[in-house]
Amino acid sequence: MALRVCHHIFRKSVRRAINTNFTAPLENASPYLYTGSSAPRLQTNRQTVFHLTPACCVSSGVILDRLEKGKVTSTNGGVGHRLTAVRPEPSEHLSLLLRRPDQPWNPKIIRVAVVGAPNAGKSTLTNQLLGRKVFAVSKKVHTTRSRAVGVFTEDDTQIILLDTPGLTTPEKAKRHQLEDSLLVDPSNSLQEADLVVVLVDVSDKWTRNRLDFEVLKCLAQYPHIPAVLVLNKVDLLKSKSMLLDVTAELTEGVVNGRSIRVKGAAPARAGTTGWRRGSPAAPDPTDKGALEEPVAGTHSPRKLSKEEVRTLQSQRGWAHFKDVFMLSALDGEDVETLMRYFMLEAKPGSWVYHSEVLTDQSPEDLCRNTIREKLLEYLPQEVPYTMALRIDLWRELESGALAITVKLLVQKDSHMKMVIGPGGQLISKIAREAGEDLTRIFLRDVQLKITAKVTN
Ligand SMILES: Nc1nc2c(ncn2[C@@H]2O[C@H](COP(=O)(O)OP(=O)(O)OP(=O)(O)O)[C@@H](O)[C@H]2O)c(=O)[nH]1
Repeated sequence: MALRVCHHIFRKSVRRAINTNFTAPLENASPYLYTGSSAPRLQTNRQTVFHLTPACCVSSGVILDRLEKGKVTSTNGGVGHRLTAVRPEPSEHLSLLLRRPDQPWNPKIIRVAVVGAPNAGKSTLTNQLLGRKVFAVSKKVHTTRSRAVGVFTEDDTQIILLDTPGLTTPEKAKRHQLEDSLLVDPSNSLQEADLVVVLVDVSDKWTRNRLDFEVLKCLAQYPHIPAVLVLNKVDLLKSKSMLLDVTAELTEGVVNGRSIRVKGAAPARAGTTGWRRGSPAAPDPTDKGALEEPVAGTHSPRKLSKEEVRTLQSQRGWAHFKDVFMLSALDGEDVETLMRYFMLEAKPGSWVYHSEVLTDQSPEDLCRNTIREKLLEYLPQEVPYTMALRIDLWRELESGALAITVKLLVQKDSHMKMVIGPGGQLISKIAREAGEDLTRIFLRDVQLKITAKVTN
C-alpha cells in the first residue's frame, strides 16, 4: 500500500513539477538539492542553472533525479519531500526507481514479505534472491533497522521482496533504544504482501523448536495471506534428519491442510492446537479462495482478542503454512528452488518498478547501512548500536568517482577509542571495506572517509 501511495504521490508531483519553471544557484557543486516547503526551493549558492528531467524516482520520501546543466523545469512541488538530484550522471539503478515500469503486455507480480526473528538470515536470503548484495548483513541482531524493498524482474514476472527488521517487542525496543520502525515495519510490510516467508534459523536451538510469538502474532493478524515456512542455515546442522522434527513442530504437523507424518513424532492432526479450523482467525485450508486469491495491498491487520493472544502464547507452530523449504541462504543452497516457487506464485498484475530497479533504498541509506554493518561486525556488544552516522559530504568528482565523508557520533570516550582502534587501524579498515562494498553497489568508484567525534 505504502509503495503504491508513494508511487501515486510521485506521479502527481511529477505532473505538477513538469509545469514548474525556476532557476537556482548551485551549492558547493554538491549533488544535493533540497525543497523543504511547499514552495520549490533549491538551496544552492553558485549561479548555475539546472534542468531536472521528469524521469525521477522516489525513495522513502527522497526524490532522485537527473540533474543537467540548463534550465530547472521540475521539482517535487508541494509534497514537501526532500528533493535529491543525483549529480549529472546518477547510478542507473537508483535513478530508475519511478520510471514507468517497462512491463510486457501480460505482466505478473508477487510481493513477498520476509519476516522472522532477529538474525534468522532475512537480509542474507534477500541478497541471495536478488543475486547481489544490497542489504546489510551482520552476525549481530537488528542489523536491518527499517523495511526495504528489493526487486527481481525476469521475463514477464516481477518479484518484490520486502526485507523487514527482526521482529521484536515494545519492551525490548525500549530497553535497547530501537527505532519505532522495528516495531511497525514488519506488520506494515504484511499489509502489502501477497505471500509471507517466515524464516527460521534452524541452527539455533531456541528458535527452531517454536515460532517466535511476534511471528505468530503477525501470521494471526493476516491469516488470509498465504505463508510459507523457510528453514534457514541448514549448512550448520550436523544431522539433517532433525529438519523433519523441526518441520513437524513449527507446522503443528500440518502443511497446506494435510497432516505430515514424521518418524518418531506424534502424528499431527489439523486444527488440534492454536487456531481451530473455521475460527475467524484461521484460514480454512480447504477454502482455496481464501488462500489463493489475496488482493494485494488491501490487507489490514485483524485485531486479536485477549483470548487469541493467550492461545498464541502457548502455541509453538502455525498449522496454516502452504509449503515448507529448507535452505542455506549464506551459500545459496536451494535458494533457487524458493525463487522458482515465487515465480510460479506470481499472479497477473502490473509491475510496480522498471525492470532495472534493484532496491528502493536511497543512496544515503545504502551508505549508512553499509557502514553500520561494519560497525556491528567489528565493535563489541552494544557499542555499535549507540552510534549515529551523519553524512557530511557527498560529491561527484571529475573522474566520476563519489567522494563521501561520514561522521560517527559517538557517546563515550571509551567507544571513541574502540572505533578508532590502535593507530587508527580499525576506522581505516571500516572505511576501506565499506567503500569497497559501496563501489559494488553504486557501480562506480567510492572514496569513503569516516571520522568520529564524541557528542556528549
Ligand atoms: N551459516 C549460515 N549463516 C547464515 C545463513 N544465513 C545467514 N547467516 C548469517 O546469520 C547472520 C545474520 O544474518 P542477517 O541476514 O543479517 O539476519 P537478519 O535476519 O536480516 O537479521 P536482523 O537484521 O537482526 O533482522 C549473519 O552473520 C549471516 O552471515 C546461512 O544460511 N548459513
